[in-house]
Amino acid sequence: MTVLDDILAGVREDLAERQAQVSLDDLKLEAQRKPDAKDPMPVFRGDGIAVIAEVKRSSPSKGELAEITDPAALSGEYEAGGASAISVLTEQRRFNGSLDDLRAVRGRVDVPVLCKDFIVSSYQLWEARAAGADMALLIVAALEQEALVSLIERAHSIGLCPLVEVHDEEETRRAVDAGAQLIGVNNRNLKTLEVDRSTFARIAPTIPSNLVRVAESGVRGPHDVIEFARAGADVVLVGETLVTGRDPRASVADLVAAGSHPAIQQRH
Ligand SMILES: O=P(O)(O)OC[C@@H](O)[C@@H](O)c1c[nH]c2ccccc12
Repeated sequence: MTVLDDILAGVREDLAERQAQVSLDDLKLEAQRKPDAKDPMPVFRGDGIAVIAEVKRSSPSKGELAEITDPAALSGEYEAGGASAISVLTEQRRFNGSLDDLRAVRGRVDVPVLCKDFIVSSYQLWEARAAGADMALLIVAALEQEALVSLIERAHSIGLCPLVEVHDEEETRRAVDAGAQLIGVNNRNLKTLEVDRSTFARIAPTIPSNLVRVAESGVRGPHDVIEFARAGADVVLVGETLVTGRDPRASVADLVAAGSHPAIQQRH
């Protein structure tokens, strides 16, 4: 059993409990009362490398990274530093997150908010929208092709922008076939948790150039942003470096500054 399988088993158990408590109809009503979702794509396609800053307390590979008693305050710092979107890890067992964290962040920032979880059911997409998310992560390695196609369609119909995560060439083909517009290449293999920063550069050329490419995981600082930009990234997604650093606002600002350097060739 891989780490991913183990995480997914826990996610399914927790999901079944929530489904027993709140009906899909109630969730839909709650989602429909929310203001419309914000579309991150124009900013992602714009000048410079956009930064998605992540609220991440723990990870299966490193255990606790940061206490983060006030996720809203942290997200406010990220936004003030120039983050184009905020990612909130909502998985409970391994990442110590929650949809309450996402609601708190939504209440604080104006930029789009990504629900970062292991989504296996459209119920979770409705939960994300009901909590105020604008984007939702879909991990190709966690989904059969049919489920991937239908979750991408459902996300769009709910108003959520799906970030479709891949890790190798085959998953990338599946993501493109399924109609993904925003593809995240995770430099961390979710089956082994190993980070290999060359993953993005290997996979990026196989993503059609009209799609938006996100480099995920392992960004240590401005130098890595420049490297990923050179390899074709439009967006970087950063967690650990920001939550473990001393000044999240300044750290984001440094990454944003690196990503808007004129030496970086813009693709769009
Ligand atoms: O903390 P890092 O190395 O900066 O990585 C952030 C993000 O890419 C990572 O949290 C992540 C990417 N894809 C995921 C899927 C599930 C959980 C977590 C992730």
